[in-house]
Amino acid sequence: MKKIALTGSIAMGKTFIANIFKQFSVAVYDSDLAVKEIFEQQPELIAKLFPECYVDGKIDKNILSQIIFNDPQKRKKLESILHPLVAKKREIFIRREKYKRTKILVCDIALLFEKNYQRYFDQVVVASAPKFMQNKRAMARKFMTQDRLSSILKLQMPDHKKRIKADKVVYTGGNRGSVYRQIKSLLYS
Ligand SMILES: CC(C)(COP(=O)(O)OP(=O)(O)OC[C@H]1O[C@@H](n2cnc3c(N)ncnc32)[C@H](O)[C@@H]1O)[C@@H](O)C(=O)NCCC(=O)NCCS
Ligand SMILES: Nc1ncnc2c1ncn2[C@@H]1O[C@H](COP(=O)(O)OP(=O)(O)OP(=O)(O)O)[C@@H](O)[C@H]1O
Repeated sequence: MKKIALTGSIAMGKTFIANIFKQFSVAVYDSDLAVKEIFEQQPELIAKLFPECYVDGKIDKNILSQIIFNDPQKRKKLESILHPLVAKKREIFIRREKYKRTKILVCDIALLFEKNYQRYFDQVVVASAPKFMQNKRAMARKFMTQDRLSSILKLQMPDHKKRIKADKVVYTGGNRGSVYRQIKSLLYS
């Protein structure tokens, strides 16, 4: 079974690429989605640590972002709880796909290089786009500000370094057709 890791900085198009992989019937694991599932299924886990984020029985991600992107100790605390749970879910996904005799799978992991997870994969694909497009796409998000974006970018390995470490770079600066063709060639050539 070939295991592909998909990574890239904020708003570089990882989810966009993952959705195209799905169109080719490739099994995809999404780490950000795993975090969201943990928030929904075990909100008390986060509420215990960050009670100010627990609003109407739910975790308010905007409040949590304000905290963790401004306080390194709190971010590390949150990561120390979430990352092992996300890794466990990923292992279960990979084991299940292996059992199903899946030939190829993709794991979308935003912090792949930052956490040194690349060694678990056969190929690393990096999503990349020009900086101005990344900025435009990130700024279109709800609650995003230039300050929050620069705090997030400071925590992530710069795009040019990720591209050097990649086995393959998929450029999302073009239209959907361009990304589709890149994925098709990655899968079939
Ligand atoms: C801060 C949270 C609540 C924001 O959730 P929200 O749905 O609004 O945004 P989303 O998850 O899409 O993240 C926005 C961007 O920030 C990046 N980001 C999130 N957490 C981190 C982090 N700890 N370090 C660096 N970048 C991060 C994401 O990769 C993405 O590019 C959420 O990202 C979170 O709980 N982060 C901590 C867990 C984590 O490290 N997740 C990243 C991969 S498992
Ligand atoms: N080639 C493209 N053509 C049109 N829109 C695109 C393209 N690539 C990405 N986008 C859009 O850019 C935005 C950011 O992309 P996406 O959400 O896939 O990034 P991401 O890397 O998963 O972000 P994050 O790091 O925050 O999880 C989305 O609205 C997506 O639809």
